[in-house]
Amino acid sequence: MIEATGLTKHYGQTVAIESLDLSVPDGVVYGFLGPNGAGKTTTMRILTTLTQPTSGSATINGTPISDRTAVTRHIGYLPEVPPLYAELTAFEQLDLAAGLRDLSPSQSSERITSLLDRLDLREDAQTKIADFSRGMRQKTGFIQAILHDPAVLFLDEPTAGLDPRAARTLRELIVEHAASGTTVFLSTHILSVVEEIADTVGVLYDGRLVAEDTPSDLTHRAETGDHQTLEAAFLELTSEEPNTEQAAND
Ligand SMILES: Nc1ncnc2c1ncn2[C@@H]1O[C@H](COP(=O)(O)OP(=O)(O)OP(=O)(O)O)[C@@H](O)[C@H]1O
Repeated sequence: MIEATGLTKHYGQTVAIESLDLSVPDGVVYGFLGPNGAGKTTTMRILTTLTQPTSGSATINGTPISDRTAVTRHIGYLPEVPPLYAELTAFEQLDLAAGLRDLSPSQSSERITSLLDRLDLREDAQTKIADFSRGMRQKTGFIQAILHDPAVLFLDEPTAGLDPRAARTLRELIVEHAASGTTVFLSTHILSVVEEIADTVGVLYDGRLVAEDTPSDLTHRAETGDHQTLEAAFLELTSEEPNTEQAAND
């Protein structure tokens, strides 16, 4: 569903990502980890057609990312800052998004109401986004990303700012969508979320993919410390010390 070959992005002298290969099948939740500045957002911006790669290529559901209009039909994207109009109410915002996605008015109204309900926002449907808290904006941005049941869902820190109940509902919605065939590309620093819902984890370090495995197999790679944890594995894979896998890629 997501195929990338040799994706590279330079910003002047800065190498944001380097020769990135990805292959993510249907219905998989792919946890995309990496330290600050590793290149996660850059990768997602390329795959969602918002930024062009310096070199390399990728397809989403078989469509090349150079075909922006066609790719946009297949995807939903929740970036770090949800793209919302402050002057609209939550319902107006979501209705607008549904219209852009060609949902019929009856379909969209039902779906919006049910998702607002699920995320405990129904009573705030007529409140302006300007008056929303950070978490309420995040929920609205998430609903906007999944409204049209995209084939591929890109999520950048989706649980940021959410209370524990909302974060749980959001994880449940991600798992439900994956179970019905949506491929989820999930970037987060919250390792417990990845442990709970990701089928595969990719670890990006300095713009390169240094590991890709199931969360449990990755956890078992941790060599130091009293306990093998995903955190220990992550810290080892993203330390300044060379590791064998990275050295092999160099
Ligand atoms: N528009 C830009 N112009 C110049 N450099 C950029 C730009 N966007 C990203 N970069 C650089 O590319 C590198 C990767 O940044 P990116 O935002 O992709 O990292 P990230 O893994 O998403 O980080 P974080 O976890 O902090 O969100 C960084 O060195 C960053 O400074």
